[in-house]
Amino acid sequence: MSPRTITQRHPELLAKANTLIEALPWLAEYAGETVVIKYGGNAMTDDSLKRAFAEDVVFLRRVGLKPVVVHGGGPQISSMLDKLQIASEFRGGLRVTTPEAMDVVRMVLVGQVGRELVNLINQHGPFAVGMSGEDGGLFTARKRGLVVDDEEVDLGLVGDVKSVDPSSLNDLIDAGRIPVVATVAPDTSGQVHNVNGDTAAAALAVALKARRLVMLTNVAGVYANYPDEDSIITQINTTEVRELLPSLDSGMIPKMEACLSAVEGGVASATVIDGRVPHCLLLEIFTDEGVGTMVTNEEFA
Ligand SMILES: Nc1ncnc2c1ncn2[C@@H]1O[C@H](COP(=O)(O)OP(=O)(O)O)[C@@H](O)[C@H]1O
Ligand SMILES: CC(=O)N[C@@H](CCC(=O)OP(=O)(O)O)C(=O)O
Repeated sequence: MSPRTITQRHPELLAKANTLIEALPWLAEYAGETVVIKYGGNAMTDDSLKRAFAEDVVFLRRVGLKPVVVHGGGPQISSMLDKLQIASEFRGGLRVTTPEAMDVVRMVLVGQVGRELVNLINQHGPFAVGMSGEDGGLFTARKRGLVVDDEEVDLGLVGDVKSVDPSSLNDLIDAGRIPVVATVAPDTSGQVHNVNGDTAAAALAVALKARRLVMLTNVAGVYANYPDEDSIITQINTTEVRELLPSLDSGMIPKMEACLSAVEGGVASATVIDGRVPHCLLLEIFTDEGVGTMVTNEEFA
């Protein structure tokens, strides 16, 4: 049988080859580049999705990119707070964090969510090393303020990233590891703060001069008029994001603010993608269409 006949009888073989070939220019484009991936707690609902995420991250590393994972865990923190009967509320998409809640945030992010991701990635080789903003002086936090309706809201131990010292994380990358970062961080006095995952991922992407920031969440992207499905935005520039911000609510506020600060800080693009789609990370990085909403500095025609 001639080779041509084989692909005629099995067209799926050709389709597979075409998928691999579609990745070729992207493999060249991103070789050696750092990509910061924010894995939101809302995208971690299903075990098979989590395994697919781990495979995608290892795939990136195997083909020569430098992936850095920053994870959230909002729903997981809320569920533990509920079990412990500790009340918590969100303001402007951020959790008001008492000292009692802070202990739970640290325990769940570092001890539970981070551990699980490290374990899943390391089923493919000894790549992942977990760290938090406390390790190696990675993040220094400062108390975050919030103004709602002209009134100052006290968010408690919620932090912003004051500075990033990426040296310990760069050591890991240079050794071929995949850092998996939990976003709790001390202020200059050592008091640990709860830093929103999106905020921390953006600050890290800027400090690492990452080529891309990709955020996995539980929606198809950003909607101009949420939840009207027809209003999904595929590309948006920073000016348009500023105009959109006042109309957003809940977790999309810190997410879009983070995309804005990443792109304005020099990251070429920040993309929000649907973490409910298996292998969404590979589809976003290595296919022509991509998935989700991409924020860039450029004007789109
Ligand atoms: N305009 C919008 N477009 C998309 N999602 C929005 C919008 N406004 C609010 N949201 C909400 O933002 C949520 C995503 O943020 P968040 O819950 O913090 O996710 P994650 O855990 O992935 O960080 C969505 O589930 C959706 O309910
Ligand atoms: C200050 C603040 O809100 N911190 C977040 C940290 C976790 C997080 O960001 O998780 P997601 O990415 O899953 O939303 C929280 O306590 O829920």
